[in-house]
Amino acid sequence: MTDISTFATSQLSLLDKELQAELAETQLLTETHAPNTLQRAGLALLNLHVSSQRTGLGGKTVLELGLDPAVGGGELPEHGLRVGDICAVAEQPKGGERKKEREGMEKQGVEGVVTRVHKETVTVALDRDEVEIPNGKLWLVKLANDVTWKRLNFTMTRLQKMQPSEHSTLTQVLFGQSSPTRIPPDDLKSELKWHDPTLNDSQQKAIRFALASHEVALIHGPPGTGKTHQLIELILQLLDRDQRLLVCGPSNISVDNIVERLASHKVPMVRLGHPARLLPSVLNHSLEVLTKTSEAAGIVQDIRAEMDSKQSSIRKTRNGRERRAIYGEMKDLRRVYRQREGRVVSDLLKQSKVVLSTLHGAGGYHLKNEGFDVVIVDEASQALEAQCWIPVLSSGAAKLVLAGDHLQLPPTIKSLNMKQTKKPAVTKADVDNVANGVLNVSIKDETKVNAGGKKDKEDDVKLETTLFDRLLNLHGNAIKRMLTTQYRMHEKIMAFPSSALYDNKLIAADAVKARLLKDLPHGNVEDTEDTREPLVFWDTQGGDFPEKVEDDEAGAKGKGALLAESKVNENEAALAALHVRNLVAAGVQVEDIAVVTPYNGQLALLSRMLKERFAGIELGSVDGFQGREKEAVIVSLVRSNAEHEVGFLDEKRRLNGNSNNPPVALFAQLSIANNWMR
Ligand SMILES: Nc1ncnc2c1ncn2[C@@H]1O[C@H](COP(=O)(O)OP(=O)(O)OP(=O)(O)O)[C@@H](O)[C@H]1O
Repeated sequence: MTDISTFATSQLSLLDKELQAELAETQLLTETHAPNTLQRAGLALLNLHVSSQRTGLGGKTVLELGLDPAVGGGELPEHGLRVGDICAVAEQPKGGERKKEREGMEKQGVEGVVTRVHKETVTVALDRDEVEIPNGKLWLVKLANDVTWKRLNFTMTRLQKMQPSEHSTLTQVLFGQSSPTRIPPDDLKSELKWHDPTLNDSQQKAIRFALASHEVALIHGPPGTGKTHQLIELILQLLDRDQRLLVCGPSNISVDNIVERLASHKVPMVRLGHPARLLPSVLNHSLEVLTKTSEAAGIVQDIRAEMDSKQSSIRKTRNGRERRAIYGEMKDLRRVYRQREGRVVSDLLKQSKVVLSTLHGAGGYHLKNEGFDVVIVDEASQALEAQCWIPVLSSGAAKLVLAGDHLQLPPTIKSLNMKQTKKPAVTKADVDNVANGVLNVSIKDETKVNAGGKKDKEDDVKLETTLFDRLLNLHGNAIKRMLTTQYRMHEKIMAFPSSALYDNKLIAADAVKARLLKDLPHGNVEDTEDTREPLVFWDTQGGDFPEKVEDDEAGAKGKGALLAESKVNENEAALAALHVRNLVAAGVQVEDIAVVTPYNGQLALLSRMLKERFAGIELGSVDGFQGREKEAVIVSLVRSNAEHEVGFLDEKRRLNGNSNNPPVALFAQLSIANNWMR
């Protein structure tokens, strides 16, 4: 049993450390470098002017910024600003101004969020309402993003301050103060009318279990086992039972994935979140778009048009007094606008049986007085526990369903000092066993192993322990169902993750279990020794393939980090390139091939060797290779030294057929070049 307030207090202090680590990383550069240097590092844009100014959701001022015509206009220089980044817009310091004055200027600037990035413009929604945009040249600089942390902080503080009488049954179960309500065995056998009759047995069992559970259900979905696929059925089944649902994921893409799949079922749903961050295919369900297009939206349209015309007249007026008068009128209009928009938004939400947002977005004011019966979180193993508490607390729901895979990498923690050990987590015996078809590797303790390779102590709060992990430790397998049929990999590729991580429980679906490159449906791939094998190990053992240390400029760029040390293995890269050449010569399409490696130094080297020659090839780091599916994946593991040191590869979950969310899919062939497992 965990004391809730103590837990929240520990989380708050860990979250603060993490925030400090992030701030240190991004602020270091901004505070110590000139604007020009920041622009070169991709963190700032100079010589901007306002090309348009309008009103966005919430009556916010939205600025579109492009290069000042005085400097020739045209395309923006290369930059690293992305939608969702927090930035400051300020009058640009003149060349001769000293650093101190520049800092002053930066502080006078107004903060906002990047909402759109085009070749020639960047659009920013400003945080402050009554703000005068200077007429001179502007610059935009990326700031450390502490918004996420503020919301996490708010949520954990709320949990910390709750009186025991305020704890719902769900909260008590989530902390082991009550046991989950027992499910009568018959409830797990009831016949259901399936919307999707093709669901496999483990998927049907997981859905029955989630429906019958009273407080909490974990759905464990290894890579490609149709976790999201079966969540759609679960949502439809819950709707049949007249339940109201809040469905969340850690990233926008994880949420959009569900919206896209639900759309064909004509479910009354609303997707929260800024439209600029959503997939175009889900925009019809976006709250902001609906507030403009739904029937009820008429009452805000007129006022929005009036505000827009005032916004543009501000830009044309040079006279200070006139400008101030317009700002005054805008203030009144904004107030009325917000009242009306609030009514439209609340009506739209009331009509929706399913509301979808990121975990973070579930803490917005829109959901303040909405009640939900069930919260569903997809990709739950990619989220910090504190993030999962945002929808749990804001929804007041009595039931929580988490879908995830605790045997894939957890979210990255910057403040965590990763420990390196000499003993590889995967041994030569593991690999030989896989090769020989003897699959008996046991990982009983896996759920307790954190990214540092240490065991969790009971009640020892760690940021990297996800809610999924903690609940599994707390209540055991009784609250979990596992999906076992995977639809991605040849069975020989599946054999390693299945034996090393999933207790040999994975089954390859008929459609994929014998898929080979030579049989790819779209191509004329020849039958060669490179295309008829699903899994190839390239043994680079010996003195010809030494690893080397190199400065990792690619990894450091744009992050404000000091140049980090990374590793390369040149001969291994040459071997990987040779394999790519052979595959392409046999007729495999370049777009169907990915080369991944855990080290940024090796990634940079592989890019130099392959990118131009094989345009369309996918190159990525193991951790960052998110959501990709490829027919052929080549993994270059780099490490090769007499001491058998493998650094951060000492983590089984890093070698699992995936990285972060969602997993890398290995369809027809996996080739691994390295010797470190020996
Ligand atoms: N019962 C089924 N019958 C046939 N195909 C299925 C079934 N369930 C899932 N699939 C297919 O398997 C693939 C993986 O499904 P999905 O993307 O839902 O898996 P996931 O486990 O959520 O994926 P990830 O590993 O990316 O988290 C999809 O192409 C899906 O259509």
